[in-house]
Amino acid sequence: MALAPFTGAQRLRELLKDPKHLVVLPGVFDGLTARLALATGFEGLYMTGAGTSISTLGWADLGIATLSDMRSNVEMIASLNPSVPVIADADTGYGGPIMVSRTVTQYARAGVAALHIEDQAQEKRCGHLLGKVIVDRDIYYSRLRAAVNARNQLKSDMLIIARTDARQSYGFDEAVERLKEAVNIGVDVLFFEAIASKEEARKVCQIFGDTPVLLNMVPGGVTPNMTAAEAQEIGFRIMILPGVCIGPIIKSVCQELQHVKEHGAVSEDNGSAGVKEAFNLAGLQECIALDQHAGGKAFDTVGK
Ligand SMILES: C[C@](O)(C(=O)O)[C@H](CC(=O)O)C(=O)O
Repeated sequence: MALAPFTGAQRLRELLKDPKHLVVLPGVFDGLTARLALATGFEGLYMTGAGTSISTLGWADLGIATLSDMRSNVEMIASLNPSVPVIADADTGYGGPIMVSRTVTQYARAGVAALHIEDQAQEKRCGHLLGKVIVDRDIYYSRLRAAVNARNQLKSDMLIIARTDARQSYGFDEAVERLKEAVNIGVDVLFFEAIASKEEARKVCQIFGDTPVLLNMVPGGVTPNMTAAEAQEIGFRIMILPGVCIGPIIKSVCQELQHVKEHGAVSEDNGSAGVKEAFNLAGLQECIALDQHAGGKAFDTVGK
């Protein structure tokens, strides 16, 4: 008898059961980057809000992306392989407790395995930029309570991740206090944004012991670079790399566009074996098989 497939949330819960295991998640923001990360065989994906804002709206991560922008992007990404967990950025939750509750409900229905909610003001920005405005503890806790209540009411397996950005304005101890209360409220994972040193990283993991702590590795950000092996040794349980796709894409596409502008043709080393390669990455063979299995003839001439 075939086993029922795991949902992404169940799979993430399984992965987190092993206290020695670090779940490494590349940041993706569209169908192409999600397909590339899935083809590489990562255990899960991270849908970056910064990447979503830039790629779907063309604007920086400044609180411009709405709940519907984020939900529709993550719904598409999570649908590509529903048993691969997707952790998604849910920014501030997009409003007070009522909106947070809607966010959690919509993300759960979209197939998200876990989401994170932070304590920045609605006019938020990347956690590694200066000048962040942080809401009072009570407002933050009401967001988290609304998130946990909504998830419980849905009887969903989705995990709630509490992110605090308080380190920059109020210091290490305030950020720790906020995460301690988050644990009391019932969140599943902790996200201490913009950890400033490896010593701080070690302290956070020691303080929270059994509750999994997530590490956010932003290229050029406030947190010193750590490899997966180092992060695991320090005690992190999840590591997200939001910039892993967007950086190389910007660099290589810029170079190629410049080449075309100068030479009037794509470079010899364009990196593409043709359009078929891209279509195969995005499920061409699966679609042909599905069509033929149903007796369809639409793809007889497409070839393998
Ligand atoms: C994790 C993050 O929220 C994201 O949107 O991916 C960002 C990352 C970034 O801006 O590069 C953040 O750390 O605030």
